[in-house]
Amino acid sequence: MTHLRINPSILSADFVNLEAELQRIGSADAVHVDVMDNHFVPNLTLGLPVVRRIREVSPLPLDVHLMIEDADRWAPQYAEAGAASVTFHAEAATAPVKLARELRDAGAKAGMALRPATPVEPYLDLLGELDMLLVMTVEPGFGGQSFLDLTLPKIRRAAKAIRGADLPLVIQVDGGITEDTILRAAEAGATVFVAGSSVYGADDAAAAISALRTAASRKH
Ligand SMILES: O=C(CO)[C@H](O)[C@H](O)COP(=O)(O)O
Ligand SMILES: [Fe+2]
Repeated sequence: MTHLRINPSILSADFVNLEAELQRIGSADAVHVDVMDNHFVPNLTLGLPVVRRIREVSPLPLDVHLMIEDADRWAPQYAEAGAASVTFHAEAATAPVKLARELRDAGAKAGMALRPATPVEPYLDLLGELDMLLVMTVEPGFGGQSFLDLTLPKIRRAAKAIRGADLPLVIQVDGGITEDTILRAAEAGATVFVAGSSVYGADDAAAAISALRTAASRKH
């Protein structure tokens, strides 16, 4: 049975009480940290100093999602800061293979993300360099958006290519993941699920995480 992972996104957490907000999601698999630079996406969140501090206090490993330009320059520093995985956007990296190798050399899992409109086909040859492919299921930049069903065929095509080449990388989905949408993403081939508003918007985050696990595993 495939191990399904739930990574809550602190984008929907209370940024003034991050330490307490991290304690609320202790039953999750990792904490998803959205880094935005107001250039690659029209929003600004946090950067290296805050990620370093989150790493010090978080009971969970850090799954860092970089929505920043010039990923080649910045991403390795997040790996050196102790992130368990660092995901850069394909649209923001000029040398993705070199970058993935640098991330792995620095001790992190290497992830590459695709915007909803970015096809996976140009990147099939480099999937072997990655530990994770992130298929964005909303336009990156903001939490609380609706899941885009138009991304499902891309998830299926990526999953088929991964199976066909017998590669170990996993598919992560991010954006609009709720109890209603998670099964569609799981059936298409995703095994790692980022959920911001559906976890942090709930009164009981642990119950929300558990409900997502149950909904995703109906398929298995
Ligand atoms: O990368 C992101 C946005 O760019 C966030 O991780 C994502 O939107 C999570 O929020 P929600 O689950 O509320 O959609
Ligand atoms: Fe994200």
